[in-house]
Amino acid sequence: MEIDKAIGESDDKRLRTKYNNAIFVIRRALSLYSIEEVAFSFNGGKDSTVLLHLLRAGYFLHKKELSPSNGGLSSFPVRTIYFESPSAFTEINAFTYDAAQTYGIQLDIIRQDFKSGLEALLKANPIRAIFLGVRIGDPTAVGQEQFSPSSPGWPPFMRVNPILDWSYRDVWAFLLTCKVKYCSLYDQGYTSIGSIHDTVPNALLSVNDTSSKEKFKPAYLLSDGRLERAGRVKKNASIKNDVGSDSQKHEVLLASVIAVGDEILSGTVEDQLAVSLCKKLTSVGWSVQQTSVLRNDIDSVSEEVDRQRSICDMVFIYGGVGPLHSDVTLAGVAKAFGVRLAPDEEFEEYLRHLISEHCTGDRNEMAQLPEGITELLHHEKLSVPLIKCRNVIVLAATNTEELEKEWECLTELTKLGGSTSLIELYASRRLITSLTDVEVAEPLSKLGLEFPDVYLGCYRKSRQGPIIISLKGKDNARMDSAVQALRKKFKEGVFVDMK
Ligand SMILES: Cc1cc2nc3c(=O)[nH]c(=O)nc-3n(C[C@H](O)[C@H](O)[C@H](O)COP(=O)(O)O)c2cc1C
Ligand SMILES: Nc1ncnc2c1ncn2[C@@H]1O[C@H](COP(=O)(O)OP(=O)(O)OP(=O)(O)O)[C@@H](O)[C@H]1O
Ligand SMILES: [Mg+2]
Repeated sequence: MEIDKAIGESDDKRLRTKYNNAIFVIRRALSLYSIEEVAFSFNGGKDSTVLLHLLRAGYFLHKKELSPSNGGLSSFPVRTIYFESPSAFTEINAFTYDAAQTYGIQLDIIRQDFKSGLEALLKANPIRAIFLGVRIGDPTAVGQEQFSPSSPGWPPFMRVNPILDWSYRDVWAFLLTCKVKYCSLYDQGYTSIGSIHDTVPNALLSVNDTSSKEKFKPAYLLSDGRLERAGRVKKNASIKNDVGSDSQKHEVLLASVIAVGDEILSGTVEDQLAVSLCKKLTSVGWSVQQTSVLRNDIDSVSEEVDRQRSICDMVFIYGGVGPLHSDVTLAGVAKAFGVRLAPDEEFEEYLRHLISEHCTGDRNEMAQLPEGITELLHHEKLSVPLIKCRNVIVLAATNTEELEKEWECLTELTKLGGSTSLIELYASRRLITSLTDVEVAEPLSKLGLEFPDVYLGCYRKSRQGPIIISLKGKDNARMDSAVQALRKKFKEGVFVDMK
């Protein structure tokens, strides 16, 4: 069988492993269900094209085991369904029909929405399992396993996802190694295809050309598979910055700092990062609501992260990040968001560069990140990007020097703006006065009413020492007005600006 032969002869070990695992899943499904009870959901996209050939190979191997004398594959025996839509690209339609003809596929064309179409299909046929080309990273993959029952509210069937753990690069390695045809749009810069209304060529493949018509490189040249959906214009607009939206609620952004480590709780190691992080956050106008130290325990982490992420604009967590059994921070963050850890090819690539000689082949457990909610924040000064899961930043720093560097990068990324803008640089002022607290109490509370958009803090360093008033706000002009208003309430010169 040509597919099995091509992969067997390839020296791409990773691809061979992915192939063998997918074939295993297909053969399990073919053992569990009769051929009349399975269907293949095919739409001419690259992922379903991979699955088509895997199913051809899987069925061939399954049959061969049952009756070794059996010859080649003349027609494709799995019922194949295609939900044809008027908003599909003509190239996708043409490729789907072509492939059906080439491989002897009897296509069931369904012109209803997915749910109603499947209801009708299952009523008329004894189908119990449907093969899909869903992959981790697809928005619909969240929470799915290789065998996942259909969701509540959907007709009952098993979704079988043999290529769930395949990366973008695995898909192209397979299609190119097997030299099979794929839809022509992928050679024109399309990297993931939805409808004509929401899909354009991926701008990352654009070629600078002097002629008026923009040109694109083929999809297999996209180096960062994580960006395969960058050409999905409407549906996959970049995740909204949680800080941006939440900042409407508070005048000052709220942060929480979480350290994870049994060694801190036992007193073996002194945590210096919290102090340093609090200082840094305060210096850019954030208000740290809480610092906490947790055990290396998934539930402790998930409960605390869940609590803090809903109260604060941003949660900073460190410790417990790495390959050890006690490194459960990412698993805890995933649990807090109700998602699982999933392999992340891009992150794996970074780790490979970092620890290449210690990396053990096909799977790197360290490269698992919370599925569907993780954004990697790149900076040239960092060997591994920062991990952002919605409003939780996972810092890899283990000492203040590393923290310094990560912080610098984080704030630089901020200045770049755009979707990675994390920390709004807030204005802050500090005034020192030898007035007594009784003298300043009432005017200060009045000032608070006059300037609800400016945070007013008040403290002293020692019982007898002077009072320090700290003001924080978004708008420099408003801060100046607040300071002026405060000064007007007293004799000249009683407030001195602090550095
Ligand atoms: C065969 C098949 C089975 C599906 N089963 C489910 C399901 O069990 N639960 C669900 O929420 N969506 C299910 N869907 C819908 C997909 O998850 C998803 O909404 C659809 O593929 C998204 O396509 P879109 O990007 O064009 O909106 C199914 C789709 C197909 C084709
Ligand atoms: N219109 C459809 N008809 C049949 N199956 C579909 C349809 N749309 C999606 N599917 C199923 O869902 C899977 C996932 O779709 P998805 O769009 O993520 O991948 P793809 O279309 O194969 O490739 P690409 O990501 O390049 O668009 C498909 O592989 C296919 O099994
Ligand atoms: Mg598609």
